[in-house]
Amino acid sequence: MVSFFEERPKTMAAGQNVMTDAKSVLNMAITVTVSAQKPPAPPGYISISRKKLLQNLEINAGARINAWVDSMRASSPTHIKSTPSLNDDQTSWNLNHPSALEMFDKIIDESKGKQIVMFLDYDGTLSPIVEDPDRAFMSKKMRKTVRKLAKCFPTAIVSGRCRDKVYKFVKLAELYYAGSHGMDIKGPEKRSKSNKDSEVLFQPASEFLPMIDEVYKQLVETTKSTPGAKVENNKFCLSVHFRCVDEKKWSELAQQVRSVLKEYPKLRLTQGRKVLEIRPTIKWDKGKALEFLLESLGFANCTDVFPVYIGDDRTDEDAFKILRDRGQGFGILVSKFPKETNASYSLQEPDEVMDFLRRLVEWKQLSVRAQSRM
Ligand SMILES: O=P(O)(O)OC[C@H]1O[C@H](O[C@H]2O[C@H](CO)[C@@H](O)[C@H](O)[C@H]2O)[C@H](O)[C@@H](O)[C@@H]1O
Repeated sequence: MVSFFEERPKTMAAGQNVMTDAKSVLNMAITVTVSAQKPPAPPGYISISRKKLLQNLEINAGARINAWVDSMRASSPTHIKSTPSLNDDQTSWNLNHPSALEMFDKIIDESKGKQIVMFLDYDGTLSPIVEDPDRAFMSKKMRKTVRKLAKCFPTAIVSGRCRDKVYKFVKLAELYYAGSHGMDIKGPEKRSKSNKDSEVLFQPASEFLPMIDEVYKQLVETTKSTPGAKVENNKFCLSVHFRCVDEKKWSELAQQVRSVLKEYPKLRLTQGRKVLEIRPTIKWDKGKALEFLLESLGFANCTDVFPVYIGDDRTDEDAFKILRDRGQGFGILVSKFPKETNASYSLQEPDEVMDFLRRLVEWKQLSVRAQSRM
């Protein structure tokens, strides 16, 4: 006899085995208890045969894969573009999320008397999205701009990539870096006469390292039959890229990923731009990293801080939401298409991000000069 719960029961009788499905992108957790004896099903529980249960699980797994693939399609810009209702809403979206460049003066007014702190996502924000994740280089002009920005305001890079990799792209030692979706935070390099040193500030998912390595190897092996699939090890999390996978093969890839993940209920799956992101189920994300960094910078309970977070991806929404909830600063979404977002403003692409950052630098330099003349 088998009891089939929608949710994990609060208590479990001795002698029962528990099979827990990994929480998916759609948050459909299924827990099944299998008991040794065959007592009648308690009131409120559905009693079904083991065969029926396995069939149900297969149907659920199938439904879940379909849901993953629908979500993979929905997150692809070409599909967003061709959604008529979203096209119709472009104008109202622009009204609700105006261009940060057009609203520059208003933004500066709002920040008056407050310390601006800058948080920048990397891929799609500082560098254009390209097919090969290893070639997502940042332009020299952008690097120069970010270097100047960091001289004016405390600046952090918050990325889904592992910290070392994003540092290799950005190459600026004076910044804070939060890699692996904020699970690996390090401060700027301090230069002494004899050496360069910087402190790792926080790594909340260290215990997951062996598991992540194990899953990385399994994913590489399992997905190698899908042309174009690429698994990236981001130290505390993993990315399975499907940008170069034929859309007809997305379902196959989703099944391969699921077949690995179902053995690891402590890992969860989220989605980015043509990428499935696998990370620990700990309550830590880019939003928490932003709060941690503000605290480390001494702005824990300050009302005179003005954090600005610029990002293009779903994972940046956690940071946008924190800023909205705190009622401090704001988020800027980098997107050409209307998207549901907690950001207040928008910019269309990395070039516009660079223009916005340059204007911030110019404004700061002018105000410093003006103050020194007083
Ligand atoms: O938080 P981010 O800095 O935006 O990192 C998120 C993921 O970005 C990278 O993937 C994305 O950019 C690639 C290069 O342009 C592109 O090929 C891919 O389709 C995008 O999803 C990075 O490779 C991932 O590891 C990050 O998690």
